[in-house]
Amino acid sequence: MIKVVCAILEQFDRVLVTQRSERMQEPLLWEFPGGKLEPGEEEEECLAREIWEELSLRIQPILRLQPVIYAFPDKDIELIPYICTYQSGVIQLSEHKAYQWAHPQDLLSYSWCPPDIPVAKDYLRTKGAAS
Ligand SMILES: Nc1nc2c([nH]c(=O)n2[C@H]2C[C@H](O)[C@@H](COP(=O)(O)OP(=O)(O)OP(=O)(O)O)O2)c(=O)[nH]1
Repeated sequence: MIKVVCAILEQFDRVLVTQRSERMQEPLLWEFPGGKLEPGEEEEECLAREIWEELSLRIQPILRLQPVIYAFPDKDIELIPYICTYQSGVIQLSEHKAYQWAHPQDLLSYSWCPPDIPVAKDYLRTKGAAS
């Protein structure tokens, strides 16, 4: 099982979503940015590293949501989401094709990597319960 940690980065009532590039696995699908946990790495540490490497942003993980296990044809992944807040930096894409700051009400209309769909739904449920 490959553990992948992803950031639901909130700023000004919007959420950052990123589009995978043609060269990546799952090309052109939308995801919450993040990446694979390295041996010995804490989840929050991995997330901060990946978001820095991929987007040049400093973020703070705040709340771990329910992980999602998904079987791709060639691999099983556990996608571990964290709601995060922005700390500093200006987005510079180093791997992705595009990004958008999505309104929560538009989240379900993206062409997501399949494991992200339950993540987006759980996030919306969590926010609904909080407001
Ligand atoms: N980062 C990320 N990956 C996701 C999400 N949903 C999803 O199915 N995936 C899949 C895509 C990839 O097959 C895998 C993560 O690989 P990755 O390529 O983004 O991670 P990485 O940068 O650490 O990998 P690598 O290029 O160093 O091998 O998980 C998501 O929301 N965020």
